[in-house]
Amino acid sequence: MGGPGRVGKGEAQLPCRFGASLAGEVSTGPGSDLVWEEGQHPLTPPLHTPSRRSLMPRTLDGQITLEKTPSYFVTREAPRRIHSMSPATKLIVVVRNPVTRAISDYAQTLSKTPGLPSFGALAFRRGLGPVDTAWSAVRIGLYAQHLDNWLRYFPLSRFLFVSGERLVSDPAGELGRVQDFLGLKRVVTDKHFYFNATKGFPCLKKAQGSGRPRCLGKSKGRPHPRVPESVVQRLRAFYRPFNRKFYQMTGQSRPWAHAGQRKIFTK
Ligand SMILES: Nc1ncnc2c1ncn2[C@@H]1O[C@H](COP(=O)(O)OS(=O)(=O)O)[C@@H](OP(=O)(O)O)[C@H]1O
Repeated sequence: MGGPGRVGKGEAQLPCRFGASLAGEVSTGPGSDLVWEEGQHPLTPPLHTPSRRSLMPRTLDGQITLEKTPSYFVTREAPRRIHSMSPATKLIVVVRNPVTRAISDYAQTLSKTPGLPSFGALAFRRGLGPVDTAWSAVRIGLYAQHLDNWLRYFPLSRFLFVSGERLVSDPAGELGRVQDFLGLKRVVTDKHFYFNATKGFPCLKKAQGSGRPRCLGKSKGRPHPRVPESVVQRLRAFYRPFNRKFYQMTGQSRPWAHAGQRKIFTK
């Protein structure tokens, strides 16, 4: 991408279920449709295109190209391919507490697959045994392992780690970091958001082009199923060493909130 002028953006279901999300000229990761789908930065029109460069429209001088694909962050060959396309790609990864992420992931699958076994039955082998790291909802939250793979190709300075939790509690603060990282003027600020208590999320006061408020869609902020506290605790203990390694690798000083469970629905 060559300088801060052109950037692509990817997700971390990411990393959003966000596990995580990435950004670069063409990029990666679990992470975030947050930024530009909701508050389109004047300099960053979102491009919902496949991640192949040939399919992307030309980026004009002064524009930034964003591409987001949550699964890139956890796809083994993604860093090599993206690096060979553009080593200057900037990568934005949205991470949240991996336990909450796993429950969010499960909630999404459950919404499409009624009758799914319980979260605990899937998270632990035979429902009781060791944590099942083959289950993608668990595996994606092993951020340190995925990041290791990326650091073989990109230096840490090419990454911005955005907090999924703070995107809810302080969207302007996180977006301020994103704008700085991309070399953009801080145009999106506090005054663009209000907190919608019913939704439990910040919304834009005015969506670009319409002048009307805009909140995230129905699939965001879905109620999470009730997961027994013992299951949450076991999973939290499982992730602890991986989280610690991730904090060390990224120099992150503020661990994510231990919001093992957010919204709960009961039958
Ligand atoms: N802008 C913004 N800010 C904060 N949090 C956000 C945002 N966009 C998505 N989310 C949360 O990310 C979780 C996954 O969202 P999605 O359903 O869009 O995931 S996916 O990309 O379709 O896989 C899901 O988490 P839960 O609601 O906790 O399940 C979304 O609410």
